[in-house]
Amino acid sequence: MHDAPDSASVTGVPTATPEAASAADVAFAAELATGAGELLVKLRAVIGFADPKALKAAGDQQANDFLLSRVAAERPNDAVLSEEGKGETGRIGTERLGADRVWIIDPLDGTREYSEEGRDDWAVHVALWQRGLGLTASAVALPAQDVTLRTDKVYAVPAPREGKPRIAVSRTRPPAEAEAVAAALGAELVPMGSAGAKVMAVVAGTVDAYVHAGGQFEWDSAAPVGVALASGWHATRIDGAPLQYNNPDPYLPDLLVCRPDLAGPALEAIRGTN
Ligand SMILES: Nc1ncnc2c1ncn2[C@@H]1O[C@H](COP(=O)(O)O)[C@@H](OP(=O)(O)O)[C@H]1O
Ligand SMILES: [Mg+2]
Repeated sequence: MHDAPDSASVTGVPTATPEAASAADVAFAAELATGAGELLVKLRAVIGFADPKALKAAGDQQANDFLLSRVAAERPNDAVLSEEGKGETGRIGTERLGADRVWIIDPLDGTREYSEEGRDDWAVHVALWQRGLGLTASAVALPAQDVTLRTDKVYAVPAPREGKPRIAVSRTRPPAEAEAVAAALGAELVPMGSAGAKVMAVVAGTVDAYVHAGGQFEWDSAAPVGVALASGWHATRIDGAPLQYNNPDPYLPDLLVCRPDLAGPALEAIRGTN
C-alpha cells in the first residue's frame, strides 16, 4: 500500500510556480519534448505495427536515451527522474531528493496507444521541478497531433459547453470515481489513452475533466499538470489535496484535472464514493 504524499499544507510547497520558470528552461523543455516526439514518429514508420511489443520497447528506450543525453549535455548539474531511467535517473535514484532542480520525464506516455496504428493519444512529458517552487517549466508533446503544449503559452478556459460535460478516462482502467463524477454532473465518459493526451484534451477544451485513480507515477502527470496549472485549470489529487512532486516514492496514484468551475462538484461526487 502507498500512503498519500504530504500535501502543501505540510510541506508549504505549491504544486507549481510557472511564473518562476526561466524562458530558457521552458524553451529547453519544449525542444526536448518535440525532439523526442519527432524521433518517435519516425520510429513508428521504420518499425511498423506488426510487433507491438518491439515497437513499445524501442520507443521507450530511444526516447529516453535522447532526452537523458540532452539533459546531461545542456543541464549537467540537474537531477533526473525518468520512467525509463536506470540507477540515479530512475525511480530508485536518491540524488534527486537533495537536488534543487529535477527533470521529471515520461519519454513515452500512452505506450500502448503508440503501438496501435492510427492512434494519436500518446505523448512525451518533460517537467522541471525546483526546490521551494514545485513544477516550473513544463512541456507536453503530442507528436501524432503535431503539437507541443508549454507553460509559457495560455490555454484559456472556454465558456461551458452546450450539452453534456465530457470526462476523459483511461481506455483500459476507467476508475469508479469517474463514473460517480459523470453521474453527478450528467456527463459522458470519453475513453482515451495517455495521461498527457487526456490533460491536454482538457486544456484544448475537447473534454471538461480528466479523473484518474488506482495507480500512476509522478512522470505520468508532472508535465501535463504543470501546463494545466499555468493556464489556470484545476489540478489536484482526487481528495482535493495538492499534487506534490519529487517525493522519495514517485507513486502518485490519482488526480483530477478539470475546468475550475467543475472542481467543487467533481470533488464532492468523489467524496461521496468513500
Ligand atoms: N493503475 C495504474 N498503475 C500504474 N500506472 C498506471 C495505472 N493506470 C494508468 N497508469 C499509467 O498512466 C499512463 C496513462 O494511462 P492510461 O492510458 O490508461 O490512462 C500510462 O503511462 P505509460 O504509457 O507511460 O506507461 C499508464 O501506465
Ligand atoms: Mg506514462
